[in-house]
Amino acid sequence: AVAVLDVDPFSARNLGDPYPMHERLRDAGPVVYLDRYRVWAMARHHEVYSALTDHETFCSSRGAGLSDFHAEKPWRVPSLLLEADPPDHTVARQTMGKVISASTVRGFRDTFRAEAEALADELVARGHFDAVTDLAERYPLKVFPDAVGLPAEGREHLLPYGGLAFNAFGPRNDLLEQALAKAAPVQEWIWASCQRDALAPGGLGARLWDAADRGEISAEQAPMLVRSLLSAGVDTTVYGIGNTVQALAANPGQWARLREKPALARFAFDEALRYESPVQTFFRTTTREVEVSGIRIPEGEKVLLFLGAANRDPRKWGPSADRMDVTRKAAGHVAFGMGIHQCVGQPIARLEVELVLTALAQRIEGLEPAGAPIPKLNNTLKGWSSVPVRVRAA
Ligand code: HEM
Ligand SMILES: CC(C)Cc1ccc(C(=O)O)cc1
Repeated sequence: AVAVLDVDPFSARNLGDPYPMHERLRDAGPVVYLDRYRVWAMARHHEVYSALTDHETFCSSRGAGLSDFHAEKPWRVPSLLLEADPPDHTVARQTMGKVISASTVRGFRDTFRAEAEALADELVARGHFDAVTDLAERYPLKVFPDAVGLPAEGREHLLPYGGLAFNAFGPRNDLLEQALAKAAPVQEWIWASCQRDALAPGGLGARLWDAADRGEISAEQAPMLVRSLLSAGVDTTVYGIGNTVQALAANPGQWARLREKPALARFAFDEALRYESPVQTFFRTTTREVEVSGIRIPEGEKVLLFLGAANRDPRKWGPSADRMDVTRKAAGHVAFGMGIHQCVGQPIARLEVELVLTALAQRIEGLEPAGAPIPKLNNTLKGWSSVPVRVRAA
């Protein structure tokens, strides 16, 4: 019989420190039932991985959040990628994959690196800074909107929009209500910024409109794909950079390893994503009755996937699962998802973090906390609103 738990994964306590809850969920069984939200849940790596790679049984078109699009009106027009299944998803994904191609991303390397080095110079000169407000929230907001080709004015709407989009995957708690209360002007700027006349030629946004000119996608689909970039491309990397620097500062010896071998930067990012996954959870909906590890889930049920718990599952990572180790082979983590919806923005996220970590590692001998970090609460994202650090120049 399935274990029934009364935990609330979206409470302030569990959003701020989910790890005790994760262990309880993993140990209660391969699949559990959360009767507070009447959803099924998977927190072990094996089951999460299997569900992510079985998009026919665990679909996305009924929403990647708690809300079942068959029962409730979505808060916004559903995404052509995240909230779509094949065949609709297939062409949109091919188009986005070609726009965020390895060669396109290579083209960003020099400008992205110049920004990272200028920011690192400024912060190291200060000797102490806040890794979130001075670094994680500044760097992505400088390089990514430029790469998309967004207008200079109004970029302050990007973080609130991302916060809203990620809160919207959860229940209508205070976090979501507060975000929705301020949503109108934010949604207006976002939609206006997705239109062809707002986007600089050659940017990622204009390239999506070019795909419409080539007949690859329709003129209605182009702005929707730009909206996907604006929804997923900012908050995720802000939390990713903040979590990575916080983990490197708080775990003795990790920064030293990176200093010894800056080429570890990309591995350090993967390990940080495993250790403190920016995207902690999202949902799938069953398209049929299915049996998972001996537990029967009926058709039409929401299934909550705990990526953060799977990424710390000792059944997969061994007894050191709760320890940050930049020399670990973190391949196989599910911080970017897995399967047909696996993050299409990975190359950009990886480029941003590699360049920031490399720029810092070249300039900083010692990195340590300069006070307690302050959690930033969001229904889907885990990260910090402040990470004070002290640095010793190399
Ligand atoms: C550290 C940074 C990032 C993390 C942790 C992350 C995480 C994820 C995850 C877990 C998914 C899978 C969602 C699902 O299976 O339902 C995903 C999908 C996606 N991501 Fe990322 N992401 C990051 C950065 C980015 C960036 C920079 C972009 C845009 C340039 C982006 C665009 C997308 C899009 C459009 C999808 C939907 C793909 C699809 O459904 O086919 N992400 N991301
Ligand atoms: C981790 C994912 C839930 C991030 C994400 C958000 C939004 C979109 C979109 O297509 O709007 C895509 C991906």
